[in-house]
Amino acid sequence: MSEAAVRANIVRWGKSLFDRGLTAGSSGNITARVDDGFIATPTNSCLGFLDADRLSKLDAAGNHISGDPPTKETPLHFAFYEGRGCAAVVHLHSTFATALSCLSDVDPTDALPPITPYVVMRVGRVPVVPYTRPGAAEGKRLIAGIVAGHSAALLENHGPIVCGATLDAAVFAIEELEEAAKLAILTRGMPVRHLSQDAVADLNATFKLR
Ligand SMILES: O=C(O)[C@@H](O)C(=O)COP(=O)(O)O
Ligand SMILES: [Zn+2]
Repeated sequence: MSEAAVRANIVRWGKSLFDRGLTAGSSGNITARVDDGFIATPTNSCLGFLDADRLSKLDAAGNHISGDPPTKETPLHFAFYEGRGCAAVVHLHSTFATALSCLSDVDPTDALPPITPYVVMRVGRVPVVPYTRPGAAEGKRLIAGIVAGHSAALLENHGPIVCGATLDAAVFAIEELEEAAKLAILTRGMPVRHLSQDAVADLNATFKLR
């Protein structure tokens, strides 16, 4: 995909996510790989009103080379790029996934037990990464510790972050994470039937995640 097409796709998905209430105000950020580096949403920008020409450009090492100053979460995004060789990363403050990230009794190694096949197919196991101040460099080390086995995480008391082989795949995955988090919250305290380990293994074998 050309850089112009990547920029246009970030603007298109940013507007779609914002218009559907999946992140509010100037929260959330998107980055995507291009041939000679990365395109990132600018810090303090609203995902609903991005300007393709003002998106931040970073070189392959993450240095800001043009456009507005990049999201302060660049280190988190780079933990995914470096650890998984993915092509895009999306972070949102979507309501239900963020609510899940605030619950003190979820399993930090598996915050979203397999409630439907699609979340297994699109997202996989979701750990909770301990709280750090947004933009803190320490967050990169914590994400780096989980990326080998995970393409998604909940930032504790903050929100979801997901990577994908394409920007479309990363968006689909973070949307599915939000839907599964909604189901998990809506059914909390109810006698939920989770998918069996055999069913999860079958899904993982049939629909390889990235
Ligand atoms: O929660 C935060 O402050 C950031 O994680 C965020 O969502 C928006 O930060 P910027 O991308 O730097 O605007
Ligand atoms: Zn955030």
